[in-house]
Amino acid sequence: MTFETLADYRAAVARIREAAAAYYAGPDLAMDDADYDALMARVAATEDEHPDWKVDDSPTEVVAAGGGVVGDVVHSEPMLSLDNVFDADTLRKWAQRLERLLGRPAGGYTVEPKIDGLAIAARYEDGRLVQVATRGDGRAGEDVTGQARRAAGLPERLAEPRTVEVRGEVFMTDADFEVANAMRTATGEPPFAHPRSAAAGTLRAQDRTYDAPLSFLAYGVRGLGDGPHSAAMAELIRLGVSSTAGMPVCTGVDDLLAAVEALNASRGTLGYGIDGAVIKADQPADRELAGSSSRAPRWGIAYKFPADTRTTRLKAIEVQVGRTGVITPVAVLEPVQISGVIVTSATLHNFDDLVRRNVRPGDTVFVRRAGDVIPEITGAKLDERPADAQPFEPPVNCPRCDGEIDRTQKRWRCTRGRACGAREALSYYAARDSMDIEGLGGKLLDMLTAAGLVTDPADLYDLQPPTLAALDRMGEVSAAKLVAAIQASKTQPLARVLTGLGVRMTGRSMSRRLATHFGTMEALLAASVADLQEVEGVGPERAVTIAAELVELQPVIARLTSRGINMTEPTYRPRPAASAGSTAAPDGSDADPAAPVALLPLQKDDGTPMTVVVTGSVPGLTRNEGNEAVERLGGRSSSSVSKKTDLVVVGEGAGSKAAKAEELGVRIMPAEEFAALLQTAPA
Ligand SMILES: NC(=O)c1ccc[n+]([C@@H]2O[C@H](COP(=O)([O-])OP(=O)(O)OC[C@H]3O[C@@H](n4cnc5c(N)ncnc54)[C@H](O)[C@@H]3O)[C@@H](O)[C@H]2O)c1
Ligand SMILES: [Zn+2]
Repeated sequence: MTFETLADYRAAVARIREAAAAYYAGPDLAMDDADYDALMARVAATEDEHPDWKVDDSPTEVVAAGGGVVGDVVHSEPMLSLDNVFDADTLRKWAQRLERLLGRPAGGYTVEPKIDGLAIAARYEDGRLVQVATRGDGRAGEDVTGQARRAAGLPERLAEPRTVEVRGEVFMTDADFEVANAMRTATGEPPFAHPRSAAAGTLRAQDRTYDAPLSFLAYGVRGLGDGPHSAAMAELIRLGVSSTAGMPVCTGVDDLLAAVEALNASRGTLGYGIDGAVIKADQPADRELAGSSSRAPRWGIAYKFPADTRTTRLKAIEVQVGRTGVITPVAVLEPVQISGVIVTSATLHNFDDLVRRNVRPGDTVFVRRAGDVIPEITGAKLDERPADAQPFEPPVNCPRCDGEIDRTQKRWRCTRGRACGAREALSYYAARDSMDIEGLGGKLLDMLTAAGLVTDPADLYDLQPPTLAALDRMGEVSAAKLVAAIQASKTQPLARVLTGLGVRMTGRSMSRRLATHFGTMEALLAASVADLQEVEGVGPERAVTIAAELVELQPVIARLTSRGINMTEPTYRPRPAASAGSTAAPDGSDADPAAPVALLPLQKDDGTPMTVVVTGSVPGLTRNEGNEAVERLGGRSSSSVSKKTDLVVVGEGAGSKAAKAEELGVRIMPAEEFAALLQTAPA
C-alpha cells in the first residue's frame, strides 16, 4: 500500500498536485476520482510510515491538495476540505474519536448528500445577493457572481432582508447536463465530458454565448444565530434558498450508518450525482469544541461511496438491432470496475447522441453507472484523443436484413420492424439447443415468413398439415411429420423455452439457471431486479437487461402459454430446502449437495419467505424500494396485514396497519431497525 522509496513518494505527490490543478482549473481531468482517491490514500499511508519524508504543504494537509485557483475574494472564514472514510468501521472510529474529544456523546449528527459539484460562498446583504466566490485555496476564491446568479436554488433576493453568508454546492443535474451539451454543441464548442466538469466549466466561464443551467444546494450558513445546523438549514428554506433541510438527524452511530446506507441506496434516483454522504455534528457547541485542522474540520467527515464514474477506453462501437427493429449503437469497453461491478459495454442511446457527445472509437471515455442503471457514456476525454481517431460511421442500411432505415425519430428503426428479426428469432427458437424442432430448417423458415404464415414462435403451433403441404416441395407426409414435431416441442422444459426466446445476456446455461431457480415462467416474470441477482452469475447489469427483455417478451410468452407450451421446469426444487446441487450448479460444477444454505434475515427456519408488510416510510426508501428490500432480505412483501403476516415494518406516518398488527399480535419492527438490517443484506 505504501510507497517504498522516497522518489516514488515524491513522484506521487507531484502527480496529485498536477491532477488537482487540472481538476480545479477547468473541465479537463488528469485521472478519474477513484484513481485520485487511491493515490491520495497511498501518499497518506506513506507519510504515516515515514513522517520524515513528508513534503512541505503536502496535498494531504492543504485544502484542495493545493490545486485550488486562488482569487481575490477573501473568505470570512476558511472554506475547508473534508476528511474521508470509505467504510462503516472507520466511520465508527471517527465518531468515537470525536466523542472522546468532546468528552460526551455528540448532540446529534446530520447526514447530507455529498453533491459532486463546486463549493461556493454567497453573500447576501439586506436580503440581496451581492457576491459569490469559489473556494479557491480555502482562504480566497474567485468571483463568480455573474454566472452563479443563474443557479436555481440561489435566489437573487431572500424572503426577508437578512445579511447572511450561505455556503453550498453549485452543480448540474443530469437533465441539465443534456441541455447544456446541446447548447454547447449548437455553438460549435466541444461537449462537456460529465456533469461535474460541466458545472465547473459553466460557473467559471467568463463570456459565453449561451446560458447553461446550474443548480445550487446550501449545506452551511453564517449569520442565522447559533442554533443547530439542521434548524439553520430549515430556516434557509424559509428564506427561499434550497438547502439540505429535511435530511435525517441521527443520535447513535448505528442510526448514522443506516442513514448513510439509505442515501447510498437512493443514489441513481436523485437526478444528480453524489459521491458520498457528509456527516456533521449538528450542535454548534460540539463543532466549536472539536475545532478544525488547517485542512478539514474535526466535527464533520465525508463517507465516500464507490465511484460511479470511471474512465476507460472505448474499443469499438457496435450496432445492435432489437427485436422490434430498433437500431442502437452499443459501446464496447475495455473492462472497468465501477462500484463493484465489471462493466464491458454501455449504451449510447442513439446515433445523434453519438455525434452530440463527440465520442469516437479509441477515445478514453467517462462511463457512469448510477445505482442499477445500465452504464452510460457521458463524454470523451478530448485531450487524450488519438490522432487517428475517426468519427463513427452509422450504418446506411439495416445491419441485420439490409433493409431501409427509418431515421425520422431519434431512435432509428429498420422499416421492416418486427419482421426484420422474425426469421432469425424463429430459427433460434427451433434450434437443437432450444426447442429442438426437427425439420424446421432455414429454407422452410424463409418460405413460412415470406408467405406471412409465421411471424413469431407462437404462430408455429397454429400450422396445419394442409397449409404446409401447399408450400413448395413439401409433401403431405413431411407436412404431417413437421406438425407433429412442432406439437411435440410443447413439453420441452422451461429452460429450453427461455433459451429459444433468446433473452439478451443469457445463453443455454444461464437459461437453465434461471429456470431452475424460479421454477415457472410466472415466477420468473414476477421476479424483481433484486430477485434476479440471487441467481448465480447474474450481476446488476445482467439483471436489468433480463428484466427489460422479459417485459418486452411478455406478449409472445402469453401467446405461447395460450397454445399450451409447458412453462415449468422439472429440475426446480423450492429453495433453499432443496439440495444445493440442483440450484447452484446446473452445469454440474462442484457444489456440495449437503452444504447448509445460509438463511437470509427474512427467511423462516425452513427457508420459506416471511410475509412482510411495510407501512409508513422507511428512511431513504420509496415504497417500491421498501418492498424490493423485503425481497432482497428473503421475505415476500404484502400490502395487507392478516394473521398470516409474519412481520410488520412500521415507519413514520404508519396508520391502521400498525394498529391491526398490534391487535393481531404480529411481530413489529421499527423502520430504523429494518434499514439497519438492509445493510447486512447481499447487494
Ligand atoms: N480526478 C481528479 O483528478 C481529482 C483531483 C482533485 C480532486 N478530485 C476529487 O475531489 C475530492 C477532494 O476534493 P475536495 O477537497 O474538493 O473535496 P472534499 O472531498 O475535501 O470535500 C469538501 C467539499 O465537498 C463538497 N460538498 C458536497 N456536499 C457537501 C455537504 N453536504 N457538506 C459539505 N461539503 C460538501 C464541497 O464542495 C466541499 O468543498 C477527491 O476525493 C476527488 O474525488 C479529483
Ligand atoms: Zn432489418
